[in-house]
Amino acid sequence: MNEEELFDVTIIGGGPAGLYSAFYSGLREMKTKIIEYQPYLGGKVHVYPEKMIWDVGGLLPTPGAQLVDQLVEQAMTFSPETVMNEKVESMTKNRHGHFVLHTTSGRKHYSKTVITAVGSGILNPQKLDVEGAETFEISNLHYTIKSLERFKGKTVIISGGGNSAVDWANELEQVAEKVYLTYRKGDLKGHEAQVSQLLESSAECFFHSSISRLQADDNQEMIDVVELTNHETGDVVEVEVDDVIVNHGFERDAELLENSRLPIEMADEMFVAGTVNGEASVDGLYAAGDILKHDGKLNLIAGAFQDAANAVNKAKQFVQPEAPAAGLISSHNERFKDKNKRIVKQMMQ
Ligand SMILES: Cc1cc2nc3c(=O)[nH]c(=O)nc-3n(C[C@H](O)[C@H](O)[C@H](O)COP(=O)(O)OP(=O)(O)OC[C@H]3O[C@@H](n4cnc5c(N)ncnc54)[C@H](O)[C@@H]3O)c2cc1C
Repeated sequence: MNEEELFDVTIIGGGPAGLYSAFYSGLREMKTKIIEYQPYLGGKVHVYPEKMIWDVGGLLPTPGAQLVDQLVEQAMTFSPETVMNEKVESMTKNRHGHFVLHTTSGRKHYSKTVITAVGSGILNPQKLDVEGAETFEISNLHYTIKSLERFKGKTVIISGGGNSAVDWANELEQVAEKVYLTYRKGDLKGHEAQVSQLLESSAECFFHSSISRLQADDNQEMIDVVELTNHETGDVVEVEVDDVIVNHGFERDAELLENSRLPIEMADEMFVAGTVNGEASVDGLYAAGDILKHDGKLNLIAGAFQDAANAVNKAKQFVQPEAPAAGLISSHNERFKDKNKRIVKQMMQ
């Protein structure tokens, strides 16, 4: 691949907004690249893979993980160039007026337009600050719940007391053999109804307590016993477990927009202040999804899709001013002619 290759549009971020932008820019026949920091696409929907999503038009209740699969498949319809494990650190423009995206690997990406779809930035779970914890990440120390099934009949301890921790504890209580929860404070921070549900359930809570030590099994592969220390009394208890789930929130890295030497106007210091069409304050720069703020903003996946189509349409006209303002509806669009033939053929078989 030619490193100096110039793209019509480069999308930063592979969450719902970035993925739908990639699909739509393909529909608009733009040479497209998508860059994602994580080794997987899907954005923060990965935080809730088992949760049902009800509010995407035309989609019956669908688990987050399945929505990600479908978004990714749709995004790949027109085979955009996809770059994974790449963090865009800053953006500049070169003497040709093209964007240059600088990444942590040292690689540069060149593009006529950019759609920033970075959501809340790069999210990494706050790790458990206990000696040796990282060695168990490949066995039974988890920072997210990919499948409830995995914990069926197991004894599980959850560390954390926020919304998600309480929510997970309630869900696991239905499938696991036993659920413990440990929280460094005295009051759980979840929604009232969820907290009541948990406190009235069979789950056992240790308040003012944190995990102070992890004891491995004989093979040194899995956590066998978790030691909890009560910060008020100094008491130590040991709990035998099959799995440990840590939900201490996320570290958020949103340096990209701060680092970029371009006059990007921000709203509330965190969002790109854009128009309803996703235009930012720099020519050729657009935004879509959670990072964008405008008067008609809908902070839903459905809203991210609308932002994406608007941003792509504007980017298209930036690259090709004589192009129509919007793409042709898919049911009549020639771009799908051959693909439709194949699909109809399959349906007839
Ligand atoms: C627990 C929870 C439940 C939710 N439930 C629903 C629901 O039921 N219905 C609904 O409509 N919405 C729901 N949402 C909101 C929905 O997930 C978001 O609105 C949506 O994910 C926003 O998509 P996005 O693409 O804008 O951002 P994100 O999903 O945050 O994706 C941004 C992507 O950009 C990448 N990135 C960031 N910075 C860089 C960089 N510098 N370089 C390279 N890559 C970068 C990130 O790694 C990430 O993959 C929920 C959110 C949460 C947290």
